[in-house]
Parts: sequence; structure tokens; C-alpha cells
Amino acid sequence: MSKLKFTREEALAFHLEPTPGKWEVNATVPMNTQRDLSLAYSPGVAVPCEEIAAHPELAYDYTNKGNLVAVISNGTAVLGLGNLGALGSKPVMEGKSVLFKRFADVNSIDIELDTEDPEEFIKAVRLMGPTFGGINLEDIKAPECFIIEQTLKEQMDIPVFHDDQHGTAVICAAGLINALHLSGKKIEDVKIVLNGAGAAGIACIELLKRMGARHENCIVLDTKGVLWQGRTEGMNQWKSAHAIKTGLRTLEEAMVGADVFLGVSAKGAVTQAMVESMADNPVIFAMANPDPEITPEEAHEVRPDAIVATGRSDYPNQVNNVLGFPYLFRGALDIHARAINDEMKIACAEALAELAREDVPDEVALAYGTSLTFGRDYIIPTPFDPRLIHRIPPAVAKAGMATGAARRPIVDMHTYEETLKSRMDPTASILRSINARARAAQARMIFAEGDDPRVLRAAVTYQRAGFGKALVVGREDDVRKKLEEAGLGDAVRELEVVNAANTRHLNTYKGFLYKRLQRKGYDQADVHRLAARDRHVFAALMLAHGHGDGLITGATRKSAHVLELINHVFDADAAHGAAGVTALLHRGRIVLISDTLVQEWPDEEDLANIAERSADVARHLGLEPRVAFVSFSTFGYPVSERAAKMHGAPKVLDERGVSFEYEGEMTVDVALNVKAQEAYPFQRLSGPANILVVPARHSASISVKLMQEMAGATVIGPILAGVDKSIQICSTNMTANDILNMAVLAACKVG
Ligand SMILES: NC(=O)C1=CN([C@@H]2O[C@H](COP(=O)(O)OP(=O)(O)OC[C@H]3O[C@@H](n4cnc5c(N)ncnc54)[C@H](OP(=O)(O)O)[C@@H]3O)[C@@H](O)[C@H]2O)C=CC1
Ligand SMILES: CC(=O)C(=O)O
Ligand SMILES: [Mg+2]
Repeated sequence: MSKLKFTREEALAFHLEPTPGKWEVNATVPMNTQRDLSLAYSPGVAVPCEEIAAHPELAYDYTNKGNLVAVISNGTAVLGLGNLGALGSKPVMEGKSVLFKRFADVNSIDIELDTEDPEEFIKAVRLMGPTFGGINLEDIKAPECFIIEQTLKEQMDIPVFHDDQHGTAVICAAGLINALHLSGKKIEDVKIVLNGAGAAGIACIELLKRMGARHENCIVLDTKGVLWQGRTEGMNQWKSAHAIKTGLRTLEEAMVGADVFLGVSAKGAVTQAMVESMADNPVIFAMANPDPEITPEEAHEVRPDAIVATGRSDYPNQVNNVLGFPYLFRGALDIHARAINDEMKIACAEALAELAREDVPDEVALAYGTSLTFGRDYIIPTPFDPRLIHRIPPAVAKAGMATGAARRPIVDMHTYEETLKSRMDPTASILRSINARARAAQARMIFAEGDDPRVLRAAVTYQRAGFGKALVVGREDDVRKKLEEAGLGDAVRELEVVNAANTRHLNTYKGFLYKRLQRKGYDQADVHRLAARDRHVFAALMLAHGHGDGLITGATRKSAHVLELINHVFDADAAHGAAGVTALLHRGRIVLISDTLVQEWPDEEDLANIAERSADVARHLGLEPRVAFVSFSTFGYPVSERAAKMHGAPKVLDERGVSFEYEGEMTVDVALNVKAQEAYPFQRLSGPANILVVPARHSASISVKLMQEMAGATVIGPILAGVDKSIQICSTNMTANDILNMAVLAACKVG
């Protein structure tokens, strides 16, 4: 797996833009009218206040408590960076909040408490209990974290969970179950070396011992070396519990013959010589963040038989608590749990281990750009695995219900699992999968408009992000000047600049073009002008001759005009079944609208073609197509001449016998809203439509732009579909990032 590289500047820019930090608050109720105001606030708000005061459990119904978790830290052990203080820990805590939301739809806010005094900390957290459904303690150093967590658990009636202890222990256990499975060893027999006797370390070793690891087989170390019985320096009661009778004193000595190394200490704590001295098929979990105790490359260099995991996302086997805390809390919140107990943690570990041993869905493999099958490089599910959300929380919830932690048990587990699936935003996985496929394709992308700075920036990013080679059509001196102006002077050497003057193929291109145009009123001189002077035509000729794998153009001229030029070389027109499809992404929903590019006023046959092309695009995006032919009438009413073709188009598809769902004509609300569909029990869509075929290009343009401007929808496209080469036509208002997205679509041949 390739290492994802970024600069310090990029990391800072990510946190600065579009607004400082990583999350914001959105209202879930309308707040527009006087009535809204009087319900949400005084006097209406008094009613739920009184109800809750009388029956506290109603807070789960009338407030956001039941889906709200606080991520609380004092910044005393920020990742492996040490004590950065409360404020210095805020980016990590904001990050954890975002992970809660992204992976398990748990609302979460970060709270940084400016104290290192456990008593003060405990008091502050206890007092804020009513607000939250759970407390996730984070990056608090040992041994204070043990006292803090234990006391809060005793004092609070909601789950209190120190992520660095138990989140880490759960994932480490899940990974170890599978790693030992692969190395053919039993937990009862293995010799384990644990480096780091802090929050994460003590919790990991306790959980492993509960799972069968033998006390005398576990050697625990801290900055002073081995915890041996009789040692006094730097000890505390939690460390003492794991001290053993041994003559070993250093990590170097402890590692000789060890089967398992677990690192929750600090960067670079392990040397290659130590790894070399381990037993056969050693398991090495170097979990320190952001930099591991030893890198997988270093470990594998001396021990190719090692199974290596780190806490990072840019290596295989990410043993990181991000796989645990979102799902543990999701399951706990959904049963209104009083606590997250050991049984719930073990259920989580076992469910994770089991998931990794199962067949991996293609979409997960695609998103990672590598095939994933249970083995040395895949012992634990990847964080973006969409199965986690509906597999792990039910396991946690069941364990909670079985052990009396649930205030409100789940009655129908099957329905619960289905609700969990619908919680997640499908658009994120679609975008990820497109990116991964583009990376795997390594397409040589022709950027026709090398005189436009946005196009140049997109081309540079395309290449630097590892999607493939960028070929830029333009004049070399002009490209250099514009790149320098954009602060990308060093990219001049990276891009390949192509033009009519520096290509060997101009005569071939002209011959090809003359053949296509000679009977359409073009003479040799016209053809020369087009091939040598028009960058859209030149770029299209490159593509037609296989001198590139995809083409991006249209950022500088109106798309209809660009399409006309490209059609000198290709047959991207209605007669040949081409269509433009635009994807709208909004609030977790994705809807395709077509035709947004090619045909002005399609007839019934054209509309059927457009539906077929759109269904192809939908499948490429990983969607099961459901087409609605939309109009201002629904199934014949009101009667209108203009709606007749929308009424007729489904019949054309009936005759063609296509293999996707379609229906029409209907208004957009019937198409998109299952409740509205109930008024038409005969209609054949099995759910809301995800493709809207509209009557004409103007209605397409109006719908897309309205969604973009009013609702802030993300727009991808128009994607040119139905042409045998990969061409994408941008619009003139696109940003460099939009253009890059189009190139990525072209690279994975979505059209
Ligand atoms: N992958 C994951 O999911 C997670 C990884 N971690 C990582 O684990 C590490 C520890 O975190 P946490 O337990 O919260 O921190 P703590 O501060 O609670 O504990 C750190 C422990 O590591 C020991 N230690 C530090 N440096 C060394 C070293 N060079 N050699 C041996 N022992 C060392 C400390 O020793 P002493 O007691 O002598 O000071 C202490 O026992 C961090 O790097 C963190 O990023 C943590 C949680 C989750
Ligand atoms: C992952 C995590 O929580 C840590 O490194 O602290
Ligand atoms: Mg942490």
C-alpha cells in the first residue's frame, strides 16, 4: 500500500478551510416563523421541560441527549506527543467528534478541560452529565486516567469510557485474535511483550489476560524498562499488578523469543535488531501515534514472516480505536445504556475479528485500491468498511441487553440493523470508490485547455495525487508562466505539454479529420486550421488515436460549442445515443438528472436512450438504477401535450425489455418520496427514484442549478455518457477542484 504523503502546510490548510476547525452545529427543526420560535423556545419549550423534570427518562425523547457524546480531554497524553495541554489537544478532540459522526452518526462535541487535577476534572465532567448520553474520555495520561474513569463510572448513570484504554484494548484484542489465528498460535501459550504501561497499555494487557493470556508470559515495560517484582522506581498500583518475577530488565532482553510485541509507547522505541530476535511468525502491533514504535518496512526488512500492524491509516492493518469507539457508543446509546461493560467490549472485539475473516465486498476493496482478503496484510476491518455500522453496534447492544446495561432494550434486532444501514451517507463511499478506481486506472488524462490556470492546477493535482499522467494541451511558455503565477512553478517539469508544433502525429490527425469532414463542406485548409489551431479538436484527435486515455475540456467555452467541436472527431450526439448525466449529492442522497448536456428536446426514443445511458452511469457509481420520467403531471393527469412524450417513454423501455426499474410520467415529489408514491399503488418503482429523466435540457439546467444555489447540493457533471472514449466536458464556472473531479470521473470511465 502506498504511503499517503502530505505537507505540514496541507495539514494546516485542512484545518483552516473552509472554516476554522472541523465541525459546526446544525438545527434539526425549522426556525423560520413566529410559530417555530414559540415552539422551539418560550413558551412551547416549557412543556418538554416539565415533562422531563417529572420523568427524567423522557430526556431521551425530547432532547438530543440520547445521541450526544462528549469527547473530553485535558491534553495530558495527546496521541504519543505527550502533554500538549487542554487547548493543544483540541484538534484531536474535534477529530474524534467528527469520527463519531462520520462512522456511526453519533453527535459529539469536544470539551477541553484546563486542569491536571483529577478531582477538578471529575467534578467538571460529573456536573455536565445531564447533557450527554455518554462520555468519551480521551488522551488523559496514566495513572490519573484510571482514577478519573473509575470514579466517574461510579458517579454517573451514563456510559463513561476512556477510549485510549478500552477502545485500544478492544481493537488490539480483535487484531490479536486474528493474527494468532494466522500464525497458528494460542493466546495461552504466547509470550507477549507490551511496551508502554500507561492508559492504553494497562487496558490492553488486562483485556488479553481476561481472554486467556498467562500472567507469567506477559512482560510489560515503561520508560524505565521491565516491570519486575521488586522494582520501585516509577511504579504505581496499576503497573505493580503486571510486574513479574524476572531477571529481564530491558526491551532488548525482553524481545528475545517473544511471539507478540504490543507497542503503545512512543515513536521508534523498537529496533530492527529487537525484531530480528523474536520467535517465528512474530506479531508486531506498533500502535504509537502518529509514528509507530517501528515502521512495517523496517520490521519486514529483517523479518518477512512478521504480521505487522500500526495505528496509522496509510499502512495495512490499522489497529486504531477508531474501529471501536463509534460503534461501541452507537450500540450503547441505542439501548440507552447505563454503562459500557466488559461484555460489551468483548462482543465488539469478537464481532470485529469475525468481520475481518469474512469475504470483503468489492466496494471496500475498490475504496482501498487493493484486494483485501483475510491474511497477514488484512487482519482487521478497514475503517471505511460500510458493514461496520450494521454489524458492530448490534453485537454491542445485544451484549448490553444480556448483562442488564440497557435501559431500553431493542425489541426488533432485524429492524435495528436496517435502520443502522440507512444512517450512513452513501455519497461518501461513492466518491471514495471513484477516487480509488481512478487511481488504479492510471489513465493518461488530456487536459485540452492548458491556457486556463484552473485547468493547470487540476492537471498538477491529478498527477501529484497519483491518478496518472497529465497531458496538457497548450504552449510551453504560456503553461510555464501560468503555473508560475499560480505558485506552481516547480510543476513545469512534471507536466507533459503537447501541441500541434511538438507532436509527430499532426499529419495523421489531419488525414483522419479530413476523411470525416470532406463531405461536410470542409477543405484541407479548414481541416488544418481545426487540427492545428483548435485545442478542443486537437485534444479530441489525440484521444481518438489513443495518445491519451481520457479528455477533459469545456472549462473555458460554453459546453454546447465545445461539444460541437469534439463532434468533428467523435459521434457524441443524440443520434448516436450520447447523453449528459449530472449527479446531485445532497444530505446523504444521490440523484442523477439527465439529459443535462446533449439533447435540447428529446423525443420518446431519445428519452429511453437517455434512461439507459443514465442507468449505466448509476451502475458505475455503485447505485441500483431506479428511473423516473418526470414531468408536471403524474400518470396522465393533468393532460398535456408537453407531457405526452414522458408518458410514452416508459413504453419504449417496455418494448426494449431493459434490466432496470423505470416508471413515469410523474412529478418530482412522487419520484423521490415513497409516501407520495403510496397514492399510486400500481407504480413499479421499489423505492425512491435515483435517476430523474427530465423533458428537456432547459428543465435539466434549471433543476440542477436550483439545487446547487438554494440547497447547496454538490454537483458532479454533466458526465458525458454513451461515447466509446472517455470525454468529460466541464462548465465554465467550475473550480480547479471541480475540474479535477471531472478528470477522476473520466479516468474511471464512469460515462
Ligand atoms: N493505535 C491506537 O488506537 C492508540 C494508540 N495509542 C498510542 O499509545 C501511546 C501511549 O498512549 P497512552 O497510553 O494514552 O499514554 P500514557 O501517557 O497514559 O502512557 C504512556 C506509556 O508509555 C510509556 N512510554 C513512553 N515512551 C516510552 C518508551 N520510549 N519506551 C517505553 N515506554 C514508553 C510511558 O512510560 P512511563 O510510565 O515510564 O512514563 C507510559 O507508561 C501513544 O503513542 C498513543 O498515540 C493510544 C491509544 C490508542
Ligand atoms: C488513537 C488514539 O486515540 C491515540 O493515539 O491517542
Ligand atoms: Mg487517544
